[in-house]
Formats: sequence, structure tokens, C-alpha cells
Amino acid sequence: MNSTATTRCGLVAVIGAPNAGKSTLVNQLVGQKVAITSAKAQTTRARMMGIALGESADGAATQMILVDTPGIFAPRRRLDRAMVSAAWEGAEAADAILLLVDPVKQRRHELEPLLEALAQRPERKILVLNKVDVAKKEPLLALAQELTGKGDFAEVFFVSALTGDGVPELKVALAGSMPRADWMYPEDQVSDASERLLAAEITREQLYRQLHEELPYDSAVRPELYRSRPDGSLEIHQQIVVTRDNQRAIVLGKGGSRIKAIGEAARKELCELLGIRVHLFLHVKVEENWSENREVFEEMGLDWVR
Ligand SMILES: Nc1nc2c(ncn2[C@@H]2O[C@H](COP(=O)(O)OP(=O)(O)OP(=O)(O)O)[C@@H](O)[C@H]2O)c(=O)[nH]1
Repeated sequence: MNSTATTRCGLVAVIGAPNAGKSTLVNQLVGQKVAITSAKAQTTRARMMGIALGESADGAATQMILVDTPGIFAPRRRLDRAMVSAAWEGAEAADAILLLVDPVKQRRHELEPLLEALAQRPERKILVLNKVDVAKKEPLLALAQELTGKGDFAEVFFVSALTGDGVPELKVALAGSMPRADWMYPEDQVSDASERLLAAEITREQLYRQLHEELPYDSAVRPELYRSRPDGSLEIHQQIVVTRDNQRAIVLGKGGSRIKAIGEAARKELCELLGIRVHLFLHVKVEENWSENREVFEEMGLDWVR
């Protein structure tokens, strides 16, 4: 049997402003949690992949490798530049670029450079307007019209990544955009992020959730130790890196109460995700210039760019 006749496989780069809902959409397309989400912008740092399975309109069983990019925005610090570079790198060699827009919060002028950059790219472009569950119909349609006038999008979709509304239709269209090819990954694989990195992302998600505005963007979670114990459980050590002493105090909380709650929530989620017992150890370290440290960058799955 010639399997390329019946299967499709390709890469989809998911691009959009911070908080547009990229991670939520990737999770929805894959059907389970692979990328972390939070209400705070720029949650996504490492380039994470989700692998979605679907069927194109012509019946080909399709594997879509979704590159969940960090939000593309004006880069200032080295960390920001690394994020933008990782985002565009994710779009290289993609079979389709999916531009996700939050019609409620998206600032138009911020989209201009993105549309300009996209216009230069040869890939098939798909516009997806997200959050239809909260967006008003009239401005939504006006925005769709405005954006389709500015970019050469092959298709436009209206979805709610949160409720899943419109996502199956989008998935069929994405599947149809993938070239006929053998699958690149086994059927049960949903992500290429190493568990070790994913575990650090889950702790970072809890940091954002529980510290809200108190925690500055310049904190990081470094994976330290990740090993199986003889009883089958998993032992994970992670280091939370902050830049100042007072931030350390915030993360620790009164009598260590905050870090305990963060660790407990992250541990529970890891247990559920991995289906095994997890022992999670968190340490807080003050390292003023961590964002200038190449080693830390690479541990977080980012490339070091000048
Ligand atoms: N109401 C509504 N909220 C949504 C929808 N999709 C995402 N959100 C919310 O929007 C916020 C941001 O979602 P994320 O998926 O983390 O956004 P992102 O684009 O990955 O963000 P970055 O990692 O910062 O690039 C979260 O609070 C989501 O729950 C949607 O369809 N409807």
C-alpha cells in the first residue's frame, strides 16, 4: 500500500499577539493540554509543539504539527528578541501559517507590522478570529473584512478556542492544507516538548496564576533534576530564578506558604498529566542577570540570539 496516498502530514505555525489565545487553541486542536495558558501576556516562552490528528475533506488521515509560538511583539530586551526569533523560526518551513486574532483586545496598530511581515511569506495563510463567545458580531465582521483586505488569507475562520466552537471546521481546513505525506510521529504522541521542560512550564504557570501582578516577567523556572524512583514515582527538582531579594520573599510568602501552595498545585497537575506519583521540590534563587545567561536560556528551550 502506498501510504502517502491516504495520509497527510505538515507543519502549522500558530502566530498572534500575546494573549490572543494561541495556547488555548493548540490545546483544543490537539484535544488535550500540551501548552500552558494563563491570563497574563507572554506566557509562552519555549517553542512548544502540539500534534493534532484529523481528517481532511477528502478523507486523508492527517497529522498536523502545531508550532505554538511565543507572542510576536516589539522586541526590547534580549529575552524579548529571543522570543520573537523563536516565533518566526517556528514559521519557517511551515505548510500553513495561522494568524490568531483576539477581536476584543487586539490593538490594530500592533497588527500592522505583523501583516506586513506575513505578506512577504510564501506559505498558505489562514486568518482565525478567536473569542467569538465574547465578541460582538458587527465589529467582528468589520474586523474580518478589514484584515482580509490587508493580507492575502486563503481562508477566514471564527472560533472560540475556549469553548471549541468552530474549531472542528478549522481543523478540517488545516488538514486539507497539509501536503500528502507519511506521518512524522507515532499516533499517540501529542507533543515533542520533553517532560522535563513541560514540568517546568507547569510550575511557571502556577507562579503566574498565584502571584498575579506581583511577579515580574523576568523570572524563570529551571529544570534541575528529573528522575524515576524505584517505587515508580517521579522526583523533580526545579529552581525558580528571580532577579531581586524582595522577589524571593514574594515567591516564598509568609512562612513559606506561597511556594508551598505553588508546589502543591503544580505537583497535582503533573500527577494528573503523567499519571504517576510526583515529588516536586522547588528552590528559589536570586540571580540578578539570569536573562543574560546563555545556559539558562538553553535550559528553557530557547536559542541564544545576539
Ligand atoms: N472568552 C474567551 N477567552 C479565551 C478564548 N481563547 C483564549 N481565551 C483566554 O485568553 C487568555 C490567553 O490565552 P492563551 O492561550 O494563554 O494566549 P496565548 O496567545 O497563548 O498567549 P501568550 O502565551 O502570551 O502568547 C486566557 O485567559 C484564555 O483562557 C476564547 O475563545 N474565549
